[in-house]
Amino acid sequence: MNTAVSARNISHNFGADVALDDVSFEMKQGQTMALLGHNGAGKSTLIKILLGLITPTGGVINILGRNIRKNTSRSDLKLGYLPENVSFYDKLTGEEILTYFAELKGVGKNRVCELIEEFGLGYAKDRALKTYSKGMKQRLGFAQAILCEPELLLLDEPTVGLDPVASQFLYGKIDELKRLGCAVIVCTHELSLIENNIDTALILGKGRCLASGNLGELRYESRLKTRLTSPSLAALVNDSERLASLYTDNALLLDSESKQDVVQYLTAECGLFDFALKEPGLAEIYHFHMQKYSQLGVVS
Ligand SMILES: Nc1ncnc2c1ncn2[C@@H]1O[C@H](COP(=O)(O)OP(=O)(O)OP(=O)(O)O)[C@@H](O)[C@H]1O
Repeated sequence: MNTAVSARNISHNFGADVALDDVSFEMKQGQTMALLGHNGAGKSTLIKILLGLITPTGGVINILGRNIRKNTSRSDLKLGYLPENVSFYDKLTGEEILTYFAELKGVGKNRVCELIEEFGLGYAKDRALKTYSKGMKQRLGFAQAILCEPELLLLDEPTVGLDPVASQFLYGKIDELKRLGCAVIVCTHELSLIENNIDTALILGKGRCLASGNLGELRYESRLKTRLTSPSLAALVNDSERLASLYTDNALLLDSESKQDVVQYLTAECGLFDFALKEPGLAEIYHFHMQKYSQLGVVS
């Protein structure tokens, strides 16, 4: 797969305030990257830089093979963007809004009709936006973002206000776009929801990159442990010093080096097959980094 976005040493200051400090990442076409961080970490600033709304103070960006410099036109790039707070002119109807954006982007009316139906808004297409619920506005905003069948899609909190079924539908649409080669950057605080829908994550803390990579890399780098639990574990632990040394909180805590050995010991030596392994999730990894850096005084 080709590189969709390459960002090297991106920095940005607002006056004396540092919003981004030497952030680098790369993503391929067809990949989804979660952009994570506390409030004020620099996520929206990074998205605005990618959209060309802000020129970074320093660094080099390449999007879909184009080196993006100050004043580079992005009009030939197929970018889709869903802002955090979808806000359109609320006296227009849903259909009028999508038609307006379709005309701006040179997209035909049939695509508007197709998306309205696909997003379950057909019944409300002639109603003014001010009568839409938050979730309906969010669906309309997402339809607007993918009107042009984007090659790079930037989504700021896409599932806020959506019910679980609508969130699943949205990630289903993202999967369809990915299969067509679209690269997707999702900025979110809903970590458990996004965990199964991403290829990589970039975690920012006060403008700096705290960690990046796929889930396996993030797990390895954090050194967080896998939890092994079983109803029969307590009895086994009583008879084994080795297991006792790993036992905390009704579980064996295993690092990546010892995991395989311990599992083999349990199955081969102890005849234990009734156990569950729980790898550290994205939320745990995120909190680990936030805690680590708050201790160092980087994140307040
Ligand atoms: N237009 C601006 N002028 C001055 N400072 C700004 C501006 N926009 C953002 N900042 C500052 O830059 C830093 C990063 O802000 P940004 O909005 O990128 O964070 P964020 O990670 O998107 O936060 P949130 O999760 O709260 O939306 C913050 O310290 C913020 O106060």
